[in-house]
Amino acid sequence: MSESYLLRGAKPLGGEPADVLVRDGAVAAIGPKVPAKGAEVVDADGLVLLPGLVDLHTHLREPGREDAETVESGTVAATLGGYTAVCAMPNTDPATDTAGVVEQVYRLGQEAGRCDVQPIGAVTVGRAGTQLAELGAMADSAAQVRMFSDDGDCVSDAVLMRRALEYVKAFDGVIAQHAQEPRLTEGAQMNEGALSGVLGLRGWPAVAEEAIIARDVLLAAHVGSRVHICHVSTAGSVEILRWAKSRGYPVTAEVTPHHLLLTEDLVASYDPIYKVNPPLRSEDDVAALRAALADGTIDAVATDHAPHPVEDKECEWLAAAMGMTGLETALPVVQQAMVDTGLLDWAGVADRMSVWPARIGRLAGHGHAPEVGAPANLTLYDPSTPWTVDPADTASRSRNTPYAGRTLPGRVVATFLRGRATVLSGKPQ
Ligand SMILES: NC(=O)N[C@@H](CC(=O)O)C(=O)O
Repeated sequence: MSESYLLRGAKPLGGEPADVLVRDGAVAAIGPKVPAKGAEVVDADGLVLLPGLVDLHTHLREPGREDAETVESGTVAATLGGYTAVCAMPNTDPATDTAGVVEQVYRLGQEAGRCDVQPIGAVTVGRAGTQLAELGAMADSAAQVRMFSDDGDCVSDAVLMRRALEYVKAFDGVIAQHAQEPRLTEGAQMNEGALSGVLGLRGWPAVAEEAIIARDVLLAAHVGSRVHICHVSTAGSVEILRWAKSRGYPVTAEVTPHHLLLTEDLVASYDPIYKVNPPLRSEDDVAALRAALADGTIDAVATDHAPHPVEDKECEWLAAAMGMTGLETALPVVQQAMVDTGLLDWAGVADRMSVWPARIGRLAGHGHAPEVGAPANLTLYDPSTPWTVDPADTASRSRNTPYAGRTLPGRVVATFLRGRATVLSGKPQ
């Protein structure tokens, strides 16, 4: 018999509290006093009901770095964060640059069965930036790849970028660009500015991101094909995106939770937990990113969950890997940065963490408002029970969270994937 749940007193977006019946994988009823009729009752009083979250940018590390994360461990972390679908980045070993490897990742996701894993294909062979990967074969594979990226590295060759955009147009694909001009960022360690000078760490200038975004929105418009900008981090990038969107260019963009909350001054500790690509920026950048997410210039929040084992993070700054975990903390960080500041309401959060990412990634079955007949991909979130982050208390194989010891304002209570509970009472099922 399939699972069935009655979410009693859940607060749907913008509406009055109601009961939501989940049965046979779909939302079966919404309204006051819906009878349970054998369904397991979940007390949802005071909880926000969101469409299951969709992450456009997750590093699951499998194949190749199973010491840092596996599809199994990463997807448990995802469900605890309220996600029902994640897009897996291709900087694995080997890279996901063939139909065979994307199908392997896709199948691992299905076997784990926790949330949908949509592999992102590499743009270039081995992510080496010299030769286009077999994009068409990945699109035609069982994984039906629609998003391609060399994330971790930029597709810096303008001709390759143009060809990739031309190629994916045929099957409604999108190139997700890690915007980082490589020559301008050789050996870069942190945001370039007064502080990098004081700390003696080589700077990662804002212009290295902005120059690539400017080039790529122009290329996308020229080719008439979709580009998506990964982890936007500067106020200047926001200005370029705003301009491109005002002209109707086919561009979308994401921002990470950490770039919405944290600033470069944390680097003064020389604690590599704050080492990330792109780097943490200034307060002005954070304010611009928040405003851009609020007004839709930036479409989505994406975690860039980048797990690394202890030996790669608990070492001196220069030797440390770049990246932070983020799946389990994304929603409360967005609450703190965007909702508690009055910049977004919960419907706005649902758009930016579920509806729009699902659209950008072409993820059928995800990003639906909870309504009768829709697939029951749902998240129940408690926005008023603060908790203190303990890095040991994570489903991820890695503990490199930048929020250790911080108090976040709320927590995911339950997650449902096609009507099946993957998290209940805050615990994996
Ligand atoms: N975002 C990060 O800081 N790290 C990413 C890749 C990258 O360097 O972008 C990772 O895979 O670890």
